[in-house]
Amino acid sequence: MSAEREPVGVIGTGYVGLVTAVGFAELGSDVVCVDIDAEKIARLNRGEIPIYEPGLAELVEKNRERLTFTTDISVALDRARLLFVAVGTPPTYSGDADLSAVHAVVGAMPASDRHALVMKSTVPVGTGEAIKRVFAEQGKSGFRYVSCPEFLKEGTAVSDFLAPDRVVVGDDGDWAGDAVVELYRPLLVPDEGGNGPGQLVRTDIASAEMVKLASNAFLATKISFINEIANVCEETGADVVEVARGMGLDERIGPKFLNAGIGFGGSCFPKDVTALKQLAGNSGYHFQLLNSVIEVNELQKRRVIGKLEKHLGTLIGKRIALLGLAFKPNTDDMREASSLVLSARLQAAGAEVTAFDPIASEIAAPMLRGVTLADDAITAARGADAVVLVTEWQEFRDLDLAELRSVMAGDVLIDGRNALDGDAAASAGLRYEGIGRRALTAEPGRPVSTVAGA
Ligand SMILES: NC(=O)C1=CN([C@@H]2O[C@H](COP(=O)(O)OP(=O)(O)OC[C@H]3O[C@@H](n4cnc5c(N)ncnc54)[C@H](O)[C@@H]3O)[C@@H](O)[C@H]2O)C=CC1
Ligand SMILES: O=C(O)[C@H]1O[C@H](OP(=O)(O)OP(=O)(O)OC[C@H]2O[C@@H](n3ccc(=O)[nH]c3=O)[C@H](O)[C@@H]2O)[C@H](O)[C@@H](O)[C@@H]1O
Repeated sequence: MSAEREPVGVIGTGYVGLVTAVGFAELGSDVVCVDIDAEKIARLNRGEIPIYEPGLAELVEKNRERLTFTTDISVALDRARLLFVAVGTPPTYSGDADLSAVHAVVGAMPASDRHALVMKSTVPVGTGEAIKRVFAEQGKSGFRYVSCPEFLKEGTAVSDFLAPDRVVVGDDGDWAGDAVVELYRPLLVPDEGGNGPGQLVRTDIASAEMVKLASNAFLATKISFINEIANVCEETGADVVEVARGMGLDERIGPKFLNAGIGFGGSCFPKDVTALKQLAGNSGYHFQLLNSVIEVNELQKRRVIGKLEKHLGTLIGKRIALLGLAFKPNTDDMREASSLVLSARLQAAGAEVTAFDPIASEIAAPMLRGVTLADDAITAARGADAVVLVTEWQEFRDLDLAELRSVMAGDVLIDGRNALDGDAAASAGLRYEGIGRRALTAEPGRPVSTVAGA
């Protein structure tokens, strides 16, 4: 299989770059991975994987022979026609995407009729057309351009890549778009000639760019929506978990991304929602809805403070333990994690903060000034007046709640992800409060499940 597969170049070996490279290697392509970070390339050449992502290290090891890691772009240009771009596009102070890394890659391309840039990085709509204009101005109009946005999620990145819901290819209908479709062929639905589950969406470049931004903005909107419903549930006695279950059974709504919590984080939702809002604004359209999505998310991260004050009174001198720091489980990514806002707000309110994360503690440490990091959940909770579940790692779901209660000074447990069993917590003597759910507390003589209010 490997002999017939198109070789691939991948520029940028972060999350998306590494997973893309390993995914194509798994499908049988030889892949040249290029990064300007020499230290990262040296680590990859030593067999070290610079990010925590389940399944990735095993797949890199398995496909070692097909993967080349280098800082030299000419190796990729020599061996591959298709150069997948997976460099970062972080937000700028204006909210626009910072395209400097993309521009650096474009500038490094030679005049060629044999190559194509395939954009995996998330970029504003219009970027592809702008790059094509740059190529034309530089006498490189033979260089082809394809938009091929990536939809993987951190924590399940490898399986998302290898079993995509859809593959979006935006191009000018030339050889490059055809070649990208052929690379993905094994992942496409059978009537597209392959075996995988993915639908192919082949379209123009601007529409492909917009599919990516609109998808992230829609998912973020769904989360902010359910978070607002949760907040109303708290005022009215409804339980948002039951509400989400009831809503999600409607096929038009669907059950996913209806988990209320303490706000969305990560490297993409906050950045891409803001970038789309900014893109709309730059084009003269005021995207009202996205302003609310962003604002609701900011407020949601802070609502935990109010819950803690309701139970503890002033937070001055109180000890609060945070379980989980990463923006979601199964990743060590701290970008825009709710824990960063929460720990800063708690300290500003006078609380002492301890924290534990199974994987992200080391990366988080420099970002969490004043926070005491513990080696495990129970040590973090020792002597705490309240514990807040911030990231729903499986090991926190499996915690012995009686043991947790026994080491705490107080009895308040705020479940920021609705991941724990409230009845079990109350039975263990904890005052349990989730997001958008009735608070539970074990009072003598009353069955826990019928107790409301705290
Ligand atoms: N992280 C995620 O889950 C997803 C990210 N995306 C998008 O993919 C893009 C990449 O995201 P991540 O992988 O998270 O970024 P990252 O920040 O983890 O990695 C980017 C890599 O590009 C390298 N780089 C920067 N400039 C370069 C250059 N001129 N030449 C070669 N390498 C260069 C950096 O050294 C770094 O290793 C972003 O646009 C992001 O929005 C899309 C879907 C999922
Ligand atoms: O463009 C990107 O980078 C990626 O962004 C998200 O993926 P990711 O950020 O890895 O993680 P998600 O699982 O989407 O979670 C994002 C945030 O939303 C929160 N979330 C998610 C789902 C939910 O129901 N409730 C909720 O609060 C999570 O806790 C997390 O903080 C998208 O899901 C991917 O499709 C997309 O490719």
